[in-house]
Amino acid sequence: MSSSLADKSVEPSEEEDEPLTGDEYATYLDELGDAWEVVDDHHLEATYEFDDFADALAFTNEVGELAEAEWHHPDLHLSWGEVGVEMWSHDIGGLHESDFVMAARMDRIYGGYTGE
Ligand SMILES: C[C@H](O)[C@H](O)[C@H]1CNC2=NC(N)=NC(=O)C2=N1
Repeated sequence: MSSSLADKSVEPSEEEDEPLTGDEYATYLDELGDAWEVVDDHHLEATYEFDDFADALAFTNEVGELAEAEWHHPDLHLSWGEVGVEMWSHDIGGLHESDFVMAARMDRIYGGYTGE
């Protein structure tokens, strides 16, 4: 998990952008933590584990603040001890570099809960 992807700016997709293909997103995916997978060549999916609900909620709130700041939003599913994340670019119906940057930023936030 390199820090370089998380240091990139979140440049939103443009309507005319084509979703990334498997060959195009492979190197981005390699830079993400093991929790991430691409589903149906359409979206990134991860489940982050926590000790309790309070930490899962705090992580959810931090990711929410990131999403609002970058104006690029994941789907979040908050449960006791877990947060499920789905990330894709709705306006192009698939994956864009910005989704992988957001995922890398989420990995960096998660590191604050695991001490990594
Ligand atoms: C209306 C609003 O600007 C759009 O929905 C923005 C906001 N957040 C977004 N988030 C994501 N993941 N994809 C988008 O296309 C997107 N577009």
